[in-house]
Amino acid sequence: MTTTAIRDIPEDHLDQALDLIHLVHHLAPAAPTRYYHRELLASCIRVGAYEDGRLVGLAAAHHHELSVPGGELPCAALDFVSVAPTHRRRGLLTAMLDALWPRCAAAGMPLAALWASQSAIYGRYGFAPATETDRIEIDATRPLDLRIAPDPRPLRLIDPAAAPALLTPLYEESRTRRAGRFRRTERRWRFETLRLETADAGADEFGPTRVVVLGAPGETPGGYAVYRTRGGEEGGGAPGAVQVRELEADGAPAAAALWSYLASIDLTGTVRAGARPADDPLLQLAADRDQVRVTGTVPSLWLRLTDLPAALTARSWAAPVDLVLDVRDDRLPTHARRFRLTAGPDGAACTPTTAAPDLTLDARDLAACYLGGARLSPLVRDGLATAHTPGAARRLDAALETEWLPFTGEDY
Ligand SMILES: CC(=O)SCCNC(=O)CCNC(=O)[C@H](O)C(C)(C)COP(=O)(O)OP(=O)(O)OC[C@H]1O[C@@H](n2cnc3c(N)ncnc32)[C@H](O)[C@@H]1OP(=O)(O)O
Repeated sequence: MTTTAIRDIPEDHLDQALDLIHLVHHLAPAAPTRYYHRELLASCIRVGAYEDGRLVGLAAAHHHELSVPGGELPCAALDFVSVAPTHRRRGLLTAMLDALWPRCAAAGMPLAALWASQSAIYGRYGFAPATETDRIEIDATRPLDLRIAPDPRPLRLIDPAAAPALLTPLYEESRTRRAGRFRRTERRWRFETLRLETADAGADEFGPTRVVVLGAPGETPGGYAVYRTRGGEEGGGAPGAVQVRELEADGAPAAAALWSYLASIDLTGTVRAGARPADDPLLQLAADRDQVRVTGTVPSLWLRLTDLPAALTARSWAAPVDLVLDVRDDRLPTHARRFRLTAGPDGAACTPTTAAPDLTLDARDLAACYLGGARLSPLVRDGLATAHTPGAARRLDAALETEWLPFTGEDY
């Protein structure tokens, strides 16, 4: 009889783990990408499902720092989740995640996050989308019509290899403004943001990564954009396009300068950005909303509170609130209980209690609201949460609110 055991994956099984990941995710990466995956996996917490000593499933978690309202928190970023096609739907994922949470807690990570391959999977494990991104398209066949004057500082294209050192301060600044963003190492800049090693060029019709910076050499940059371009069809066919991966600015005029630049690149007629914050200032700045259109909104980062009191007391609170929360959590028994949350601009306490609840809610819904990107009141209205005390959800919403919506870009 075959038996399946859930246990840590040792270093000398990394190649076996990579083979499983690439099989399950239909990948056959070139050597640099495989090496990069190996390096990432080596630094992860790794839980494997073994059948007769052979790896048939795995779940891994990176140790990342996620910006949360008022600061940042260690976060287990799930990745590489894979179950062999021969072993699916036997409960291996469930067993591996159950084994992962104590390991994440021991490593001091009160949050877990992931990009979901399929939205149907992760709600049952206490995850919910905590950030959303908009896809934006600009009609660049005419000059971009904005309601403010662009920042007049000069724009310059830089060597992408120089971008991490030059642009990290600006990116870090954006993390203090918006929750939901991960701290980036130089390696992540190179592989994920700039894709220097993984060579996008050739994989599609877009050219190599370009980086444009606002501000003269020696000045602190006022903003930057990471993008690629595709030329138009010959003989007057479809015009070319600009694909924006990331754009950060120190204010609206700087953003206006960068968007105007992108929309004015010759031989292109469209600017597309695949992941923008839902409250991107560009949407306010556009004088003509037919020229700047949101073409889609998708859930971005899925979040789970793996240590609920630690997570709630670590974020900042916009307004005073004192409520007893009756939390439903099918997977973490320590969370399936009542907590008294006393929070406000001066700090927060969250302790177990037996007092009567003001609000009954699912752990996943608390996760959805944690970064300030969603509200609980609609859930009460729609019967997914229960307010035992009138106005409890509205008070919690007011306390959770943030000035900027949370946002997660295209990478971890
Ligand atoms: C963070 C990331 O890495 S995202 C990448 C996730 N990985 C992939 O998509 C790779 C391809 N898929 C797989 O490897 C596997 O099918 C997994 C990991 C998605 C699921 O693993 P399994 O071991 O089959 O899941 P398990 O048997 O534990 O199922 C748990 C529950 O989720 C449900 N479920 C699992 N996968 C799916 C799915 N794709 N769609 C809908 N429901 C799903 C199961 O029906 C089951 O429901 P139940 O609890 O009501 O019975």
